[in-house]
Amino acid sequence: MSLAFTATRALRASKWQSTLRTAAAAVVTRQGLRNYSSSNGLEPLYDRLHEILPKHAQDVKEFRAAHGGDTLGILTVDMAYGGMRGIKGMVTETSVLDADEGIRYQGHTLMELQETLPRGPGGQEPLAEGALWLLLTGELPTQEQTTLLSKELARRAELPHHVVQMINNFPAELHPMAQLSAATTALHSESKFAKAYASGVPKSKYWELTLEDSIDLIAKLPVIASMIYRNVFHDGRTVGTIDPDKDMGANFASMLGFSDEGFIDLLRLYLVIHADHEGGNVSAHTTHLVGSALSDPYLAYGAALNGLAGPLHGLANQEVLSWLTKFKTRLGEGDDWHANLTKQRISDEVWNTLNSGQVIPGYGHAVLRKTDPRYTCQRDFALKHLPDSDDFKLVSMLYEVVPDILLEHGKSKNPWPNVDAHSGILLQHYGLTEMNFYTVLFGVSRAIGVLPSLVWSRSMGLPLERPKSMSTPGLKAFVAAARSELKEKQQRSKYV
Ligand SMILES: CC(=O)SCCNC(=O)CCNC(=O)[C@H](O)C(C)(C)COP(=O)(O)OP(=O)(O)OC[C@H]1O[C@@H](n2cnc3c(N)ncnc32)[C@H](O)[C@@H]1OP(=O)(O)O
Ligand SMILES: O=C([O-])CC(=O)C(=O)O
Repeated sequence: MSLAFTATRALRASKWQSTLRTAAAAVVTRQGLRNYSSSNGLEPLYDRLHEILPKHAQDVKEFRAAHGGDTLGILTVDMAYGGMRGIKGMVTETSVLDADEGIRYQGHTLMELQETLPRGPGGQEPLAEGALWLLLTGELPTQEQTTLLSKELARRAELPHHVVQMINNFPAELHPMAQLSAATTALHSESKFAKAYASGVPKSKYWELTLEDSIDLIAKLPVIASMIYRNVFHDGRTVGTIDPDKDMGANFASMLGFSDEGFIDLLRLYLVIHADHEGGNVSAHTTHLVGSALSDPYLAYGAALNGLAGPLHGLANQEVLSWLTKFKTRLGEGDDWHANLTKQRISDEVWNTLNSGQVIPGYGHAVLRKTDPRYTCQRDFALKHLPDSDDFKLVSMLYEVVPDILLEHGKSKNPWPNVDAHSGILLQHYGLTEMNFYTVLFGVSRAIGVLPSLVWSRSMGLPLERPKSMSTPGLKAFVAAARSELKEKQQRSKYV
Protein backbone atom coordinates (compact mmCIF):
# COMPACT_ATOMS: atom_id res chain seq x y z
CA MET A 1 0.00 0.00 0.00
CA SER A 2 1.52 3.39 -0.95
CA LEU A 3 2.20 5.99 1.70
CA ALA A 4 -0.04 8.50 -0.06
CA PHE A 5 -2.87 5.94 -0.06
CA THR A 6 -2.35 5.16 3.62
CA ALA A 7 -2.30 8.88 4.46
CA THR A 8 -5.55 9.51 2.54
CA ARG A 9 -7.21 6.61 4.31
CA ALA A 10 -5.96 7.82 7.72
CA LEU A 11 -7.28 11.30 6.94
CA ARG A 12 -10.62 9.84 5.96
CA ALA A 13 -10.83 7.88 9.22
CA SER A 14 -10.06 10.94 11.31
CA LYS A 15 -12.63 13.03 9.41
CA TRP A 16 -15.32 10.41 9.92
CA GLN A 17 -14.46 10.13 13.55
CA SER A 18 -14.83 13.87 14.00
CA THR A 19 -18.27 13.63 12.32
CA LEU A 20 -19.15 10.86 14.70
CA ARG A 21 -17.90 12.75 17.71
CA THR A 22 -20.81 15.12 17.08
CA ALA A 23 -23.10 12.16 17.53
CA ALA A 24 -21.06 10.88 20.43
CA ALA A 25 -21.34 14.29 22.10
CA ALA A 26 -25.03 13.59 22.46
CA VAL A 27 -24.33 10.33 24.27
CA VAL A 28 -25.13 10.61 27.96
CA THR A 29 -23.48 7.41 29.21
CA ARG A 30 -23.27 4.02 27.65
CA GLN A 31 -25.00 2.06 30.39
CA GLY A 32 -24.89 -1.68 30.92
CA LEU A 33 -27.64 -3.42 29.02
CA ARG A 34 -29.71 -4.55 31.94
CA ASN A 35 -29.78 -1.03 33.35
CA TYR A 36 -31.57 0.37 30.35
CA SER A 37 -34.29 1.83 32.54
CA SER A 38 -31.89 4.24 34.26
CA SER A 39 -30.43 5.89 31.16
CA ASN A 40 -31.87 4.35 28.04
CA GLY A 41 -33.81 6.97 26.09
CA LEU A 42 -36.17 4.24 24.96
CA GLU A 43 -37.78 3.82 28.37
CA PRO A 44 -41.28 4.89 27.21
CA LEU A 45 -41.03 2.51 24.25
CA TYR A 46 -39.97 -0.36 26.51
CA ASP A 47 -42.82 0.43 28.90
CA ARG A 48 -45.34 0.27 26.06
CA LEU A 49 -43.83 -2.90 24.57
CA HIS A 50 -43.87 -4.57 27.98
CA GLU A 51 -47.63 -4.07 27.90
CA ILE A 52 -48.19 -5.00 24.26
CA LEU A 53 -45.88 -7.92 23.45
CA PRO A 54 -46.56 -10.33 26.36
CA LYS A 55 -50.30 -9.83 25.84
CA HIS A 56 -49.88 -10.63 22.15
CA ALA A 57 -47.77 -13.71 22.93
CA GLN A 58 -50.52 -14.93 25.28
CA ASP A 59 -53.17 -14.29 22.60
CA VAL A 60 -51.12 -16.35 20.11
CA LYS A 61 -50.75 -19.15 22.66
CA GLU A 62 -54.51 -19.30 23.18
CA PHE A 63 -55.20 -19.10 19.43
CA ARG A 64 -52.80 -21.97 18.80
CA ALA A 65 -54.28 -24.04 21.62
CA ALA A 66 -57.73 -23.63 20.03
CA HIS A 67 -56.84 -23.75 16.32
CA GLY A 68 -53.31 -25.13 16.02
CA GLY A 69 -54.55 -28.07 13.93
CA ASP A 70 -56.71 -26.07 11.49
CA THR A 71 -55.50 -26.19 7.87
CA LEU A 72 -54.41 -23.09 5.92
CA GLY A 73 -54.70 -24.38 2.37
CA ILE A 74 -53.57 -26.87 -0.19
CA LEU A 75 -49.95 -27.48 -1.17
CA THR A 76 -49.22 -28.38 -4.79
CA VAL A 77 -46.17 -29.72 -6.58
CA ASP A 78 -45.96 -26.44 -8.53
CA MET A 79 -45.78 -24.49 -5.27
CA ALA A 80 -42.80 -26.57 -4.16
CA TYR A 81 -40.96 -25.87 -7.43
CA GLY A 82 -42.30 -22.34 -7.84
CA GLY A 83 -40.61 -20.42 -5.05
CA MET A 84 -43.40 -21.30 -2.58
CA ARG A 85 -45.73 -18.64 -4.04
CA GLY A 86 -49.03 -18.52 -2.25
CA ILE A 87 -48.05 -20.85 0.60
CA LYS A 88 -49.22 -19.40 3.91
CA GLY A 89 -46.23 -20.73 5.79
CA MET A 90 -45.00 -18.05 8.16
CA VAL A 91 -46.23 -15.36 10.54
CA THR A 92 -45.21 -11.68 10.30
CA GLU A 93 -47.02 -9.21 12.52
CA THR A 94 -45.65 -5.85 11.34
CA SER A 95 -47.18 -5.66 7.87
CA VAL A 96 -49.44 -7.53 5.45
CA LEU A 97 -49.48 -7.28 1.65
CA ASP A 98 -52.70 -7.40 -0.34
CA ALA A 99 -52.27 -8.28 -4.02
CA ASP A 100 -54.56 -5.45 -5.18
CA GLU A 101 -54.30 -2.83 -2.47
CA GLY A 102 -50.59 -3.10 -1.59
CA ILE A 103 -48.89 -2.98 1.78
CA ARG A 104 -50.37 -2.06 5.16
CA TYR A 105 -48.05 -1.31 8.08
CA GLN A 106 -49.80 -2.56 11.21
CA GLY A 107 -53.11 -2.12 9.39
CA HIS A 108 -52.41 1.30 7.82
CA THR A 109 -51.94 1.95 4.09
CA LEU A 110 -49.02 4.10 3.01
CA MET A 111 -51.39 6.83 1.86
CA GLU A 112 -52.96 6.92 5.31
CA LEU A 113 -49.52 7.09 6.89
CA GLN A 114 -48.57 10.04 4.69
CA GLU A 115 -51.47 11.82 6.38
CA THR A 116 -51.18 10.53 9.94
CA LEU A 117 -47.50 10.02 10.83
CA PRO A 118 -45.63 13.02 12.30
CA ARG A 119 -43.72 15.07 9.73
CA GLY A 120 -40.35 16.79 9.86
CA PRO A 121 -40.06 20.52 10.52
CA GLY A 122 -41.25 22.37 7.41
CA GLY A 123 -41.63 19.07 5.55
CA GLN A 124 -44.64 17.40 4.00
CA GLU A 125 -43.56 13.79 4.23
CA PRO A 126 -43.80 11.36 7.18
CA LEU A 127 -40.83 10.63 9.43
CA ALA A 128 -39.17 7.22 9.39
CA GLU A 129 -39.02 7.26 13.20
CA GLY A 130 -42.83 7.41 13.24
CA ALA A 131 -43.01 4.34 11.00
CA LEU A 132 -40.52 2.60 13.30
CA TRP A 133 -42.66 3.30 16.37
CA LEU A 134 -45.76 2.08 14.54
CA LEU A 135 -44.11 -1.11 13.30
CA LEU A 136 -42.76 -1.89 16.78
CA THR A 137 -45.90 -1.15 18.77
CA GLY A 138 -48.80 -1.32 16.32
CA GLU A 139 -49.77 2.18 17.47
CA LEU A 140 -49.55 5.50 15.65
CA PRO A 141 -46.97 7.58 17.51
CA THR A 142 -47.35 11.06 18.92
CA GLN A 143 -44.90 13.79 17.91
CA GLU A 144 -43.22 13.31 21.30
CA GLN A 145 -42.73 9.56 20.79
CA THR A 146 -41.33 10.19 17.31
CA THR A 147 -38.90 12.81 18.63
CA LEU A 148 -37.82 10.41 21.34
CA LEU A 149 -36.80 7.92 18.65
CA SER A 150 -35.03 10.63 16.59
CA LYS A 151 -32.91 11.58 19.60
CA GLU A 152 -32.17 7.98 20.51
CA LEU A 153 -31.12 7.14 16.95
CA ALA A 154 -28.76 10.14 16.89
CA ARG A 155 -27.36 9.10 20.29
CA ARG A 156 -26.62 5.56 19.09
CA ALA A 157 -25.14 6.43 15.69
CA GLU A 158 -21.48 6.07 16.58
CA LEU A 159 -19.55 3.29 14.81
CA PRO A 160 -16.85 1.21 16.46
CA HIS A 161 -13.36 2.01 15.25
CA HIS A 162 -12.86 -1.35 13.53
CA VAL A 163 -15.94 -0.81 11.35
CA VAL A 164 -14.78 2.70 10.38
CA GLN A 165 -11.40 1.24 9.44
CA MET A 166 -12.98 -1.65 7.57
CA ILE A 167 -15.17 0.64 5.44
CA ASN A 168 -12.23 2.92 4.70
CA ASN A 169 -10.22 -0.06 3.54
CA PHE A 170 -12.80 -1.33 1.04
CA PRO A 171 -11.71 -0.88 -2.58
CA ALA A 172 -13.89 1.67 -4.38
CA GLU A 173 -14.76 -1.03 -6.95
CA LEU A 174 -16.48 -3.19 -4.32
CA HIS A 175 -20.22 -2.71 -4.86
CA PRO A 176 -21.75 -0.46 -2.18
CA MET A 177 -24.20 -3.22 -1.22
CA ALA A 178 -21.35 -5.66 -0.54
CA GLN A 179 -19.73 -2.95 1.60
CA LEU A 180 -22.99 -2.34 3.46
CA SER A 181 -23.59 -5.99 4.22
CA ALA A 182 -19.98 -6.62 5.30
CA ALA A 183 -19.98 -3.59 7.62
CA THR A 184 -23.37 -4.62 9.06
CA THR A 185 -22.09 -8.11 9.74
CA ALA A 186 -18.93 -6.71 11.39
CA LEU A 187 -21.13 -4.79 13.84
CA HIS A 188 -21.73 -8.21 15.40
CA SER A 189 -18.94 -7.14 17.79
CA GLU A 190 -21.48 -4.74 19.36
CA SER A 191 -24.31 -7.23 19.80
CA LYS A 192 -25.90 -7.08 23.21
CA PHE A 193 -28.06 -10.06 22.24
CA ALA A 194 -25.05 -12.26 21.42
CA LYS A 195 -23.23 -11.30 24.63
CA ALA A 196 -26.28 -11.87 26.80
CA TYR A 197 -27.02 -15.19 25.06
CA ALA A 198 -23.47 -16.36 25.75
CA SER A 199 -23.90 -15.51 29.40
CA GLY A 200 -27.15 -17.49 29.60
CA VAL A 201 -29.88 -14.85 29.52
CA PRO A 202 -33.40 -16.39 29.79
CA LYS A 203 -35.62 -16.67 26.70
CA SER A 204 -38.10 -14.17 28.12
CA LYS A 205 -35.46 -11.43 27.68
CA TYR A 206 -34.66 -12.20 24.03
CA TRP A 207 -36.98 -9.59 22.57
CA GLU A 208 -35.53 -6.78 24.70
CA LEU A 209 -31.99 -7.61 23.59
CA THR A 210 -33.16 -7.92 19.99
CA LEU A 211 -34.76 -4.49 20.30
CA GLU A 212 -31.56 -3.01 21.75
CA ASP A 213 -29.47 -4.34 18.86
CA SER A 214 -32.13 -3.37 16.32
CA ILE A 215 -32.30 0.27 17.41
CA ASP A 216 -28.50 0.42 17.52
CA LEU A 217 -28.29 -1.00 14.00
CA ILE A 218 -30.99 1.28 12.56
CA ALA A 219 -29.08 4.21 14.11
CA LYS A 220 -25.75 3.16 12.60
CA LEU A 221 -26.87 2.23 9.09
CA PRO A 222 -27.16 5.84 7.80
CA VAL A 223 -23.61 6.51 9.01
CA ILE A 224 -22.28 3.38 7.29
CA ALA A 225 -24.21 4.23 4.12
CA SER A 226 -22.92 7.80 4.10
CA MET A 227 -19.34 6.68 4.63
CA ILE A 228 -19.68 4.29 1.70
CA TYR A 229 -21.19 7.02 -0.47
CA ARG A 230 -18.56 9.60 0.39
CA ASN A 231 -15.70 7.10 0.05
CA VAL A 232 -16.78 5.58 -3.26
CA PHE A 233 -18.03 8.70 -5.01
CA HIS A 234 -16.49 11.72 -3.23
CA ASP A 235 -12.93 10.93 -2.10
CA GLY A 236 -14.04 10.16 1.44
CA ARG A 237 -14.56 13.81 2.34
CA THR A 238 -17.29 14.22 4.96
CA VAL A 239 -19.58 17.17 4.79
CA GLY A 240 -22.38 16.72 7.27
CA THR A 241 -22.72 15.82 10.90
CA ILE A 242 -25.42 14.29 13.06
CA ASP A 243 -27.54 16.86 14.85
CA PRO A 244 -29.30 15.26 17.84
CA ASP A 245 -32.17 17.73 17.36
CA LYS A 246 -32.86 16.57 13.80
CA ASP A 247 -34.69 13.56 12.41
CA MET A 248 -33.13 10.51 10.78
CA GLY A 249 -33.90 11.65 7.23
CA ALA A 250 -32.43 15.12 7.76
CA ASN A 251 -29.28 13.74 9.40
CA PHE A 252 -28.86 11.08 6.72
CA ALA A 253 -29.20 13.68 3.94
CA SER A 254 -26.67 15.90 5.67
CA MET A 255 -24.11 13.07 6.02
CA LEU A 256 -24.58 12.16 2.36
CA GLY A 257 -23.87 15.80 1.54
CA PHE A 258 -27.33 17.10 0.60
CA SER A 259 -29.05 20.11 2.16
CA ASP A 260 -31.94 20.71 -0.28
CA GLU A 261 -35.23 20.60 1.67
CA GLY A 262 -36.87 18.74 -1.23
CA PHE A 263 -34.23 16.01 -1.07
CA ILE A 264 -34.59 15.73 2.71
CA ASP A 265 -38.34 15.26 2.34
CA LEU A 266 -37.83 12.72 -0.46
CA LEU A 267 -35.44 10.76 1.76
CA ARG A 268 -37.99 10.78 4.59
CA LEU A 269 -40.64 9.41 2.23
CA TYR A 270 -38.17 6.90 0.79
CA LEU A 271 -37.25 5.60 4.25
CA VAL A 272 -40.91 5.11 5.15
CA ILE A 273 -42.18 3.43 1.99
CA HIS A 274 -39.30 0.95 1.54
CA ALA A 275 -39.33 -0.26 5.16
CA ASP A 276 -41.59 -3.31 5.16
CA HIS A 277 -43.38 -5.61 2.71
CA GLU A 278 -44.70 -8.46 4.87
CA GLY A 279 -42.57 -11.49 5.67
CA GLY A 280 -42.07 -13.53 2.50
CA ASN A 281 -39.94 -11.15 0.42
CA VAL A 282 -36.27 -12.11 0.20
CA SER A 283 -34.86 -9.55 2.66
CA ALA A 284 -37.61 -9.93 5.29
CA HIS A 285 -37.62 -13.69 5.01
CA THR A 286 -33.83 -13.86 5.28
CA THR A 287 -33.86 -11.71 8.41
CA HIS A 288 -36.50 -13.98 9.89
CA LEU A 289 -34.78 -17.21 8.86
CA VAL A 290 -31.30 -16.26 10.04
CA GLY A 291 -32.72 -14.66 13.18
CA SER A 292 -34.61 -17.86 13.93
CA ALA A 293 -31.25 -19.57 14.52
CA LEU A 294 -30.79 -16.91 17.23
CA SER A 295 -28.09 -15.24 15.17
CA ASP A 296 -28.12 -11.64 16.42
CA PRO A 297 -29.80 -8.80 14.45
CA TYR A 298 -26.49 -7.69 12.87
CA LEU A 299 -25.85 -11.17 11.44
CA ALA A 300 -29.47 -11.61 10.40
CA TYR A 301 -29.68 -8.23 8.68
CA GLY A 302 -26.25 -8.60 7.07
CA ALA A 303 -27.59 -11.76 5.42
CA ALA A 304 -30.79 -9.96 4.40
CA LEU A 305 -28.79 -7.23 2.69
CA ASN A 306 -27.10 -9.83 0.52
CA GLY A 307 -30.56 -10.84 -0.71
CA LEU A 308 -31.64 -7.24 -1.18
CA ALA A 309 -28.57 -6.81 -3.40
CA GLY A 310 -30.05 -9.19 -6.01
CA PRO A 311 -31.37 -7.74 -9.31
CA LEU A 312 -34.80 -9.36 -8.91
CA HIS A 313 -35.19 -7.72 -5.48
CA GLY A 314 -33.68 -4.43 -4.21
CA LEU A 315 -31.06 -4.03 -6.92
CA ALA A 316 -33.90 -3.53 -9.41
CA ASN A 317 -33.83 0.21 -8.60
CA GLN A 318 -30.27 0.35 -9.93
CA GLU A 319 -31.25 -1.85 -12.89
CA VAL A 320 -34.11 0.51 -13.78
CA LEU A 321 -31.82 3.53 -13.89
CA SER A 322 -29.23 1.60 -15.86
CA TRP A 323 -31.92 0.53 -18.38
CA LEU A 324 -33.23 4.10 -18.68
CA THR A 325 -29.73 5.50 -19.12
CA LYS A 326 -28.85 3.05 -21.90
CA PHE A 327 -32.15 3.77 -23.62
CA LYS A 328 -31.56 7.54 -23.44
CA THR A 329 -28.09 7.11 -24.95
CA ARG A 330 -29.62 5.22 -27.87
CA LEU A 331 -32.21 7.97 -28.34
CA GLY A 332 -29.75 10.82 -28.69
CA GLU A 333 -26.55 12.58 -27.66
CA GLY A 334 -26.42 14.38 -24.32
CA ASP A 335 -29.66 16.13 -23.44
CA ASP A 336 -31.17 15.68 -26.91
CA TRP A 337 -32.64 12.28 -26.17
CA HIS A 338 -36.10 13.54 -25.20
CA ALA A 339 -36.60 15.18 -28.60
CA ASN A 340 -36.61 11.66 -30.07
CA LEU A 341 -38.75 10.06 -27.38
CA THR A 342 -41.91 8.46 -28.73
CA LYS A 343 -44.12 5.61 -27.57
CA GLN A 344 -42.96 3.64 -30.59
CA ARG A 345 -39.29 3.99 -29.57
CA ILE A 346 -40.18 2.89 -26.04
CA SER A 347 -42.14 -0.06 -27.37
CA ASP A 348 -39.20 -1.13 -29.59
CA GLU A 349 -36.78 -0.88 -26.65
CA VAL A 350 -39.05 -2.89 -24.34
CA TRP A 351 -39.52 -5.63 -26.96
CA ASN A 352 -35.75 -5.73 -27.60
CA THR A 353 -35.16 -6.29 -23.89
CA LEU A 354 -37.81 -9.02 -23.71
CA ASN A 355 -36.66 -10.69 -26.92
CA SER A 356 -33.11 -10.86 -25.61
CA GLY A 357 -34.45 -12.87 -22.65
CA GLN A 358 -34.15 -10.15 -20.02
CA VAL A 359 -36.78 -8.83 -17.63
CA ILE A 360 -38.07 -5.25 -17.70
CA PRO A 361 -36.71 -3.99 -14.38
CA GLY A 362 -39.21 -2.26 -12.12
CA TYR A 363 -42.19 -4.17 -13.55
CA GLY A 364 -43.91 -7.28 -12.23
CA HIS A 365 -44.19 -8.58 -8.69
CA ALA A 366 -44.37 -11.90 -6.89
CA VAL A 367 -47.55 -10.92 -4.99
CA LEU A 368 -48.91 -7.58 -6.24
CA ARG A 369 -51.37 -7.66 -9.15
CA LYS A 370 -51.92 -3.89 -9.45
CA THR A 371 -49.67 -0.83 -9.58
CA ASP A 372 -47.55 -0.79 -6.41
CA PRO A 373 -48.85 2.00 -4.12
CA ARG A 374 -45.19 2.80 -3.40
CA TYR A 375 -44.88 3.64 -7.11
CA THR A 376 -47.95 5.85 -6.83
CA CYS A 377 -46.56 7.65 -3.74
CA GLN A 378 -43.43 8.47 -5.67
CA ARG A 379 -45.37 9.48 -8.78
CA ASP A 380 -47.42 11.87 -6.62
CA PHE A 381 -44.17 13.27 -5.20
CA ALA A 382 -42.88 13.82 -8.75
CA LEU A 383 -46.13 15.46 -9.86
CA LYS A 384 -45.75 17.88 -6.94
CA HIS A 385 -42.00 18.58 -7.08
CA LEU A 386 -40.70 17.82 -10.58
CA PRO A 387 -43.65 17.78 -13.01
CA ASP A 388 -41.52 19.16 -15.86
CA SER A 389 -38.60 16.73 -15.49
CA ASP A 390 -37.80 14.90 -18.73
CA ASP A 391 -36.89 11.79 -16.74
CA PHE A 392 -40.28 11.87 -15.04
CA LYS A 393 -41.96 12.18 -18.45
CA LEU A 394 -39.99 9.14 -19.63
CA VAL A 395 -41.02 7.08 -16.58
CA SER A 396 -44.63 8.19 -17.06
CA MET A 397 -44.57 7.16 -20.74
CA LEU A 398 -43.17 3.76 -19.77
CA TYR A 399 -46.14 3.39 -17.41
CA GLU A 400 -48.44 3.93 -20.41
CA VAL A 401 -46.57 1.53 -22.68
CA VAL A 402 -45.01 -1.33 -20.69
CA PRO A 403 -48.08 -3.00 -19.10
CA ASP A 404 -49.75 -3.67 -22.48
CA ILE A 405 -46.51 -5.12 -23.84
CA LEU A 406 -46.03 -7.38 -20.83
CA LEU A 407 -49.63 -8.57 -21.25
CA GLU A 408 -48.99 -9.30 -24.92
CA HIS A 409 -45.69 -10.98 -24.03
CA GLY A 410 -47.86 -13.23 -21.89
CA LYS A 411 -45.47 -14.36 -19.18
CA SER A 412 -45.53 -11.93 -16.27
CA LYS A 413 -48.50 -12.45 -13.91
CA ASN A 414 -48.36 -8.76 -13.04
CA PRO A 415 -47.68 -6.23 -15.81
CA TRP A 416 -47.70 -3.20 -13.48
CA PRO A 417 -44.78 -1.18 -12.09
CA ASN A 418 -43.32 -1.81 -8.64
CA VAL A 419 -41.54 0.53 -6.22
CA ASP A 420 -38.21 0.30 -8.06
CA ALA A 421 -39.59 1.67 -11.34
CA HIS A 422 -39.75 5.19 -9.91
CA SER A 423 -37.22 5.79 -7.15
CA GLY A 424 -34.11 6.36 -9.30
CA ILE A 425 -35.34 9.36 -11.29
CA LEU A 426 -36.38 11.17 -8.10
CA LEU A 427 -32.87 10.75 -6.68
CA GLN A 428 -31.39 11.87 -10.02
CA HIS A 429 -33.46 15.04 -9.88
CA TYR A 430 -31.83 16.08 -6.59
CA GLY A 431 -28.32 15.20 -7.74
CA LEU A 432 -27.87 11.77 -6.18
CA THR A 433 -26.91 10.39 -9.55
CA GLU A 434 -24.75 7.39 -8.58
CA MET A 435 -27.11 4.52 -9.35
CA ASN A 436 -24.85 1.84 -7.81
CA PHE A 437 -25.68 3.42 -4.49
CA TYR A 438 -29.47 3.27 -4.76
CA THR A 439 -29.96 -0.14 -3.17
CA VAL A 440 -27.97 1.04 -0.14
CA LEU A 441 -30.74 3.57 0.55
CA PHE A 442 -33.21 0.68 0.31
CA GLY A 443 -31.02 -1.24 2.77
CA VAL A 444 -31.11 1.60 5.31
CA SER A 445 -34.89 1.71 5.06
CA ARG A 446 -35.64 -2.03 5.07
CA ALA A 447 -34.09 -2.38 8.55
CA ILE A 448 -36.90 -0.16 9.90
CA GLY A 449 -39.42 -2.87 9.04
CA VAL A 450 -37.72 -6.22 9.29
CA LEU A 451 -35.96 -5.61 12.61
CA PRO A 452 -39.20 -4.74 14.45
CA SER A 453 -40.54 -7.95 12.94
CA LEU A 454 -37.62 -9.82 14.51
CA VAL A 455 -38.49 -8.26 17.88
CA TRP A 456 -42.09 -9.53 17.52
CA SER A 457 -40.82 -12.99 16.53
CA ARG A 458 -38.58 -13.24 19.59
CA SER A 459 -41.36 -11.99 21.87
CA MET A 460 -43.66 -14.74 20.56
CA GLY A 461 -40.91 -17.33 21.00
CA LEU A 462 -41.13 -18.41 17.35
CA PRO A 463 -38.83 -21.41 16.79
CA LEU A 464 -36.01 -22.19 14.39
CA GLU A 465 -37.37 -22.09 10.82
CA ARG A 466 -36.86 -25.42 9.13
CA PRO A 467 -39.37 -26.40 6.42
CA LYS A 468 -39.29 -29.85 4.83
CA SER A 469 -37.67 -30.10 1.42
CA MET A 470 -38.14 -32.95 -1.06
CA SER A 471 -36.13 -34.31 -3.98
CA THR A 472 -37.81 -34.86 -7.36
CA PRO A 473 -37.72 -38.71 -6.97
CA GLY A 474 -39.19 -38.22 -3.50
CA LEU A 475 -41.96 -35.98 -4.84
CA LYS A 476 -42.74 -38.46 -7.63
CA ALA A 477 -42.98 -41.32 -5.15
CA PHE A 478 -45.13 -39.20 -2.81
CA VAL A 479 -47.53 -38.22 -5.60
CA ALA A 480 -47.75 -41.83 -6.90
CA ALA A 481 -48.48 -43.18 -3.39
CA ALA A 482 -51.10 -40.49 -2.76
CA ARG A 483 -52.81 -41.28 -6.09
CA SER A 484 -52.91 -45.04 -5.51
CA GLU A 485 -54.25 -44.48 -1.98
CA LEU A 486 -57.01 -42.29 -3.44
CA LYS A 487 -57.80 -44.94 -6.10
CA GLU A 488 -58.01 -47.65 -3.45
CA LYS A 489 -60.31 -45.51 -1.36
CA GLN A 490 -62.56 -44.85 -4.38
CA GLN A 491 -62.69 -48.56 -5.17
CA ARG A 492 -63.46 -49.48 -1.56
CA SER A 493 -66.27 -46.91 -1.44
CA LYS A 494 -67.75 -48.48 -4.66
CA TYR A 495 -68.21 -51.83 -2.86
CA VAL A 496 -69.52 -50.45 0.43
C1 LIG B 1 -38.55 -4.42 -4.07
C2 LIG B 1 -38.79 -5.55 -4.97
O1 LIG B 1 -38.20 -6.58 -4.82
S1 LIG B 1 -39.95 -5.33 -6.17
C3 LIG B 1 -39.39 -6.40 -7.50
C4 LIG B 1 -38.18 -5.84 -8.16
N1 LIG B 1 -37.73 -6.65 -9.29
C5 LIG B 1 -37.93 -6.29 -10.57
O2 LIG B 1 -38.51 -5.24 -10.85
C6 LIG B 1 -37.36 -7.19 -11.63
C7 LIG B 1 -38.35 -7.43 -12.75
N2 LIG B 1 -39.45 -8.26 -12.31
C8 LIG B 1 -39.31 -9.62 -12.18
O3 LIG B 1 -38.29 -10.22 -12.50
C9 LIG B 1 -40.46 -10.41 -11.60
O4 LIG B 1 -41.67 -9.75 -11.87
C10 LIG B 1 -40.34 -10.63 -10.07
C11 LIG B 1 -38.98 -11.27 -9.72
C12 LIG B 1 -40.45 -9.32 -9.31
C13 LIG B 1 -41.44 -11.55 -9.60
O5 LIG B 1 -41.19 -12.82 -10.13
P1 LIG B 1 -42.32 -13.94 -10.27
O6 LIG B 1 -43.16 -13.96 -9.04
O7 LIG B 1 -41.65 -15.21 -10.62
O8 LIG B 1 -43.18 -13.34 -11.45
P2 LIG B 1 -44.20 -14.11 -12.43
O9 LIG B 1 -44.82 -15.30 -11.77
O10 LIG B 1 -45.08 -13.06 -13.00
O11 LIG B 1 -43.19 -14.67 -13.54
C14 LIG B 1 -43.65 -15.46 -14.63
C15 LIG B 1 -42.74 -15.24 -15.81
O12 LIG B 1 -42.84 -13.86 -16.21
C16 LIG B 1 -41.56 -13.29 -16.25
N3 LIG B 1 -41.60 -11.91 -15.83
C17 LIG B 1 -42.04 -11.43 -14.64
N4 LIG B 1 -41.82 -10.10 -14.58
C18 LIG B 1 -41.23 -9.75 -15.74
C19 LIG B 1 -40.74 -8.54 -16.24
N5 LIG B 1 -40.75 -7.41 -15.55
N6 LIG B 1 -40.18 -8.54 -17.48
C20 LIG B 1 -40.14 -9.69 -18.20
N7 LIG B 1 -40.56 -10.87 -17.76
C21 LIG B 1 -41.11 -10.90 -16.54
C22 LIG B 1 -40.74 -14.11 -15.27
O13 LIG B 1 -39.35 -13.95 -15.48
C23 LIG B 1 -41.27 -15.49 -15.51
O14 LIG B 1 -40.65 -15.98 -16.67
P3 LIG B 1 -40.28 -17.56 -16.81
O15 LIG B 1 -41.59 -18.28 -16.78
O16 LIG B 1 -39.57 -17.63 -18.11
O17 LIG B 1 -39.41 -17.91 -15.63
O1 LIG C 1 -42.64 -8.24 -1.67
C1 LIG C 1 -41.71 -8.63 -2.41
O2 LIG C 1 -41.57 -9.82 -2.74
C2 LIG C 1 -40.72 -7.69 -2.97
C3 LIG C 1 -40.96 -6.27 -2.57
O3 LIG C 1 -41.68 -5.54 -3.20
C4 LIG C 1 -40.31 -5.80 -1.35
O4 LIG C 1 -39.69 -6.60 -0.63
O5 LIG C 1 -40.40 -4.59 -1.06
